[in-house]
Amino acid sequence: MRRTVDWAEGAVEIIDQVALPGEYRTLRLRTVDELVDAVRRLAVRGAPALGGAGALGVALAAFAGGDVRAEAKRVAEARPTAVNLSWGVARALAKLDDGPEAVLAEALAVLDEDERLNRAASAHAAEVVLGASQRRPLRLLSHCNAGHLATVAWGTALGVVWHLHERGLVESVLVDETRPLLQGARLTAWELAQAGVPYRIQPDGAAAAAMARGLVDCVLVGADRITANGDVANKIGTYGLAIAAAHHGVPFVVVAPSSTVDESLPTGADIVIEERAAGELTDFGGLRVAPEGAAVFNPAFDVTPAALITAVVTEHGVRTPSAEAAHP
Ligand SMILES: CSC[C@@H](O)[C@@H](O)C(=O)COP(=O)(O)O
Repeated sequence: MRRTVDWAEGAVEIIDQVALPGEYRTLRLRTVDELVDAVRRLAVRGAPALGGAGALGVALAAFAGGDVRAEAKRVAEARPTAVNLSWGVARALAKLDDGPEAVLAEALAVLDEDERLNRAASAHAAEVVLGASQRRPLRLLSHCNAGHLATVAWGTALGVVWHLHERGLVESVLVDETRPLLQGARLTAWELAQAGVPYRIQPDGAAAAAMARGLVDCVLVGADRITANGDVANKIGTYGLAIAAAHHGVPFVVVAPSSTVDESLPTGADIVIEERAAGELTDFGGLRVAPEGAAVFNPAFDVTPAALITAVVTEHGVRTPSAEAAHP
């Protein structure tokens, strides 16, 4: 599959994730305005993919001239929770004094690294999963989309599935549909189907019941920001999954490249959680489903405390929170 985000003929080229699974198409983003809009609409989404998009956004701004730092700030602030976005922007911006070509070269280096680090992180995590559950082949549970589409290439939590599937060790994946924007039902299911991995989509509310019935050997999720003490921000619903997994003794493994780790924040309480538009809940498929004037609580992410997580795995292996962060 092509990269989720790339540079082509002076523009940022993305796989349009709003159109999937109905249509597989690419979009060319030629201005910072177009890039910021694509990030906000989730045409490009998932923390590592946002890191690549952020870095390339700075390249767009650098070639356009003008106030590149102000433009970079707009890109970095397009969505607040995934630290990879501002991390990618900062990486590319650090080369500004060397000119636009140097900015672009750094952005392309971010893209190249992404697949390598995701492959390494998910290979480490595959060993963690095999050690945490004795059953073969494994029945895994996935939330949101942490696959190829959420990264520049390969994926994080789904990257683990690819490694295990290559070895014939995956029986099936239960795919949380992931309300309200259905990244699981639309994107994860599409990726699993392409790879020939057996899967079933379930409503998010069925996850605890599936664990109670003994249908899940391990929960695998990605991350949008991991704080120094090991707390993890990820798609809304992840925290509830972790509580259910702890209750049922099901291993709960988080996989991410180290660019998702934010050592500057001591705990998850410091993470800014994006709140999204009411229409994502009041309307479904273009149809109004809630009463006119209904009030809405629509956080896009939640924070899972470190204590509920079996392992946070990066390209360096299982991450141990620093002693200082664990005992402030
Ligand atoms: C490897 S992706 C990890 C996370 O970014 C993913 O699980 C997630 O929560 C994405 O949220 P989204 O709102 O679709 O950008």
